[in-house]
Amino acid sequence: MKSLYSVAEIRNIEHNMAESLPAGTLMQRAGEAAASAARAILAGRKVLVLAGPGNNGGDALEVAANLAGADTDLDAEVTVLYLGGPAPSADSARALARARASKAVFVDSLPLGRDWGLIVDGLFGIGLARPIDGDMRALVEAINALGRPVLALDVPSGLDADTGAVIGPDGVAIQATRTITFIGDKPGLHTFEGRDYAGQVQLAPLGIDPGQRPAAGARLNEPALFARHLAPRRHNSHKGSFGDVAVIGGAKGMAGAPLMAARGALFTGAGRVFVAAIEPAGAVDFVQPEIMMRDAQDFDSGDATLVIGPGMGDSVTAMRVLFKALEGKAALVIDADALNLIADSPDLQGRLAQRGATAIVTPHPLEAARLLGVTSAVVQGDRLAAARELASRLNAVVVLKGSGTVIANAGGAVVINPTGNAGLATAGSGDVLAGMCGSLLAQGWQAWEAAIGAVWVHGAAADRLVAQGSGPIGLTAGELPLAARAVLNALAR
Ligand SMILES: NC(=O)C1=CN([C@@H]2O[C@H](COP(=O)(O)OP(=O)(O)OC[C@H]3O[C@@H](n4cnc5c(N)ncnc54)[C@H](O)[C@@H]3O)[C@@H](O)[C@H]2O)[C@@H](O)CC1
Ligand SMILES: [K+]
Repeated sequence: MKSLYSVAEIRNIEHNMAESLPAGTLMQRAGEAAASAARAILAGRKVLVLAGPGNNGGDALEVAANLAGADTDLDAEVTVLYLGGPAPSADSARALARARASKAVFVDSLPLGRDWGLIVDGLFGIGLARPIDGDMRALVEAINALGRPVLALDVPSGLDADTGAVIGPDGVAIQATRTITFIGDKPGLHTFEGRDYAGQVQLAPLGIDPGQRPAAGARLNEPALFARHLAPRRHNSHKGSFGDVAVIGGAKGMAGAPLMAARGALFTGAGRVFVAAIEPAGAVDFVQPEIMMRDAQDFDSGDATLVIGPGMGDSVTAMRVLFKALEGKAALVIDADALNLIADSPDLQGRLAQRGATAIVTPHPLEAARLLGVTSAVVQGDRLAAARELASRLNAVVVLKGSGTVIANAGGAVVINPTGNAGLATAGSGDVLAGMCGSLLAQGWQAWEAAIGAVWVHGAAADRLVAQGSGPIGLTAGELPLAARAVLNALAR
């Protein structure tokens, strides 16, 4: 299980471990682990180590001592820019003495030149309490402008390890190539701006085995979390074995959105797929004639799983079919315009919350903001908290889309999705995702697993397309269903 620990949880673990280990042990282990990570990505002889005033700086000094120690076999020139205060912690003071005794050269301003084979970022870790400003800000900007490989210790300096936001207002953060994070992995490295600032994330548990760590409040999505639904299909199957999905949406001029959702459902294995259009645009979809076209006004969806909202608009008919869907017992995916209608209606919010946790809602940050009555900046500022709050208010599984999609349920479980890429930032990709959620629900998956499974597969489909050269630039949502089919079948095998 890939646990993600909040700063408070990490502090708690540190506190408990400190009592059973000799002083300085964890910092030494952090320094050793980071030094070997540094060796692995070194792109030249010169190493610049940035060491800040706290224990993150202490880790950096340990790295310098390891890379430039008398007994090292590494032929590197290590320069340390130490920005410590007058009273370092005992651990940091010990690390400082070790680094000063090594071959590392100490400087007090950023040396000229840009030929660093590696820059080690130990300015700030999880103790950063306010935006980086003044000379430190100028230093961070200068480092980022160099464009050299950067190994961040624990967290890229300036990034909030809980939220993935750059600590602001008006803050800056180090742009890392790789982040080696200590004790436990952290949510902020995997969502919002964290993906871009952290680069590749590597965990160094520092000898603390999982049994010594309490359960974390969040985790990274992985197929093991939904694997129990991935059984191979029985030979004696028929289309009724895999459920019906009905996509309700498609106001005037928006006929494509429900079709994208329908294709997402079809290619991930739903038995039969309908589009019930608010404004019927045609009797058949000639690209995908398997999809059955209906008129939402008089459509009887029977037991079908409903995906409601893509391109649905806000007409009286839209409102009426949404009301009916919320009244019904069918499993439900609520997306796009249906979310905006619900945001405007406390009555519909109440009905959704009362129908039991069989609904999946799939807002992007602005839709989530409308539902919560805040701005999208507030949602993005703490995506985990926003998803948790929404799941609890709506009594539903919430899929908060964006870089590092966050999935939360009313019981407080939170998962961050690691698959996917910038190619998904294109019209229609959300419709495909909603259809995929509906498809897995229709095939009997529980709402939670349908949501995390669909999000994982959807992202992996985009990754597959990029690996084949079909993105991220110009990746179209229409390509996702076929790629998702390949990913899902590979998982099922
Ligand atoms: N405590 C432990 O047992 C361990 C801690 N470790 C390291 O220690 C880090 C946490 O250390 P700290 O709690 O000392 O915190 P940090 O080193 O992250 O930073 C705190 C220091 O920065 C100063 N500061 C905060 N915001 C500032 C700002 N905007 N401008 C200028 N100065 C600012 C504080 O006054 C304090 O001196 C972790 O991220 C990790 O790298 C590791 O060595 C593993 C073990
Ligand atoms: K750092």
